[in-house]
Amino acid sequence: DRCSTTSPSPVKASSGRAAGLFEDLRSLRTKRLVYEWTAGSELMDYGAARRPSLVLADERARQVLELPEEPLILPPPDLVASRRVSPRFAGKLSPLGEGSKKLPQALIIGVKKGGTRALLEFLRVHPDIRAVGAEPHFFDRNYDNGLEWYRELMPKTLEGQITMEKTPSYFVTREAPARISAMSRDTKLIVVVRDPVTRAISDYTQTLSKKPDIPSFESLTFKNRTTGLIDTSWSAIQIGIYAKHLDNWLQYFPMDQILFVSGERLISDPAGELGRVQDFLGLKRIITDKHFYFNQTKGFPCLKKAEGSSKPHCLGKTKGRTHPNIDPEVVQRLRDFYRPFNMKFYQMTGRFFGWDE
Ligand SMILES: Nc1ncnc2c1ncn2[C@@H]1O[C@H](COP(=O)(O)OS(=O)(=O)O)[C@@H](OP(=O)(O)O)[C@H]1O
Repeated sequence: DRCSTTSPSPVKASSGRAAGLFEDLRSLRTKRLVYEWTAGSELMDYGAARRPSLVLADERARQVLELPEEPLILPPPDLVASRRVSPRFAGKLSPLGEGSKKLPQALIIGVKKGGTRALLEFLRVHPDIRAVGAEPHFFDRNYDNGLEWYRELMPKTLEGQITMEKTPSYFVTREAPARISAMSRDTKLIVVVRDPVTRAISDYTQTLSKKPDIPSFESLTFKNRTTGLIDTSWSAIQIGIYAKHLDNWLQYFPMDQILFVSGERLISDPAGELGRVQDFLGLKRIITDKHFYFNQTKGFPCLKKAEGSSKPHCLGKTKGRTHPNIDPEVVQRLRDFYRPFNMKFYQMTGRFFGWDE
C-alpha cells in the first residue's frame, strides 16, 4: 500500500549524533518505509506473511550502530509532511514537539482492497484527525513489541484531536478484537467493505502485479473445478466472508462501536460517506463535497488539496488497477457463493450494500 505524493523523506538528524551514522539510519528508514508502503498488507496474499530479510538486516545494523530500540516504521509521514506546510498549520501539526503521542482512539481495521487508503487520506484532511501514514500491523504482526512501541509510531496530537491508523488485515485477524479491546474498550472501529467478488479480483490483481507467474484466478478459486467446490482457504475468497469475521468482533465490541463504510459509495459519493464517518467519530462535518473532484483520467475521486498541501492529490497507481477479465461463469459461481453471507452481513449491520442486485 503506497499513496502517491507523500514520498518518504528523511528525518533530520538529532543533535549529537554523528552525521555518518545518521546517513546510515536515514537510508535504513527510507528502505523500511518503502518496504512498508509498497508491500505492507500485500504480503499476506499466500498463506503466512513472510518478513523480508530487510527487517533482519535492519536489526543487525541497529546492533552494529548501537542505536536505541526504535519502531519498525519510521518516520511518521505526518511529521515529515509537516515540514512542508505553511506556518498557518504549524500549530495544528505541531512539528516542533507540541502535543503528545497517544494510542489511537479510532482504527480502520479493514477490509483489504476495500478502499482503506482512500478513506484514511480523505480523513487526514480533517484538522482534528492525525494519522499514521504507513500500516503499523501492530495487532497482527507486531503485537509482541508492546503498546509503548505502538504509541511511539503515532503522530503527536493536541487536546481534542483523534489519533488514527489503518491496517486492513486486522479485520481477519482472530486475535485482533481481544487485543484492541485490551488497549481500550472504547476504540472506534471502521470497516470499509466492498463487493466480495470484486474485492477478491482486486486482491488477486495486486498479487499478480508482483508475481506474474501465479495460476489464473479461475483455477485458484476452485478446489475442484468440475464439482464447482470453492476453495475457501484461499485468502482472496476468505476475506470476503464478512459476516463470519464480524462475528468474531462482536464478541468484544458492540455494534454501535463499529462503522461500516461502503467502498462503492466512497467512490461514487465520497463526501456522503465521509459525512457518516465524521459523525461516527463525533467530529464536525468539515470534509464535504468541496474537498473532492472527480479525476477523469484516474477514474476516481481525488482531493482538491491534500493534507498540508495546496495541490490536487489522487492516490497512486497501485490504487485503481485494471482488473483482468474473469470467466463470467466463475464470477457467477462466486456471486452464488457469497450471497447468503452477504445477506447475513446486511442483517447484522442493518445496512444494505447492494452487492447482489
Ligand atoms: N479515490 C480513490 N482512488 C483510488 N482508489 C480508490 C479510491 N477510492 C476507493 N478506491 C479503491 O481502493 C482500492 C484499494 O483498497 P485499499 O486501499 O483498501 O487497498 S489495501 O488493502 O490497502 O492494499 C482500489 O482497488 P482496485 O481498483 O482494485 O485497485 C480502488 O478501487
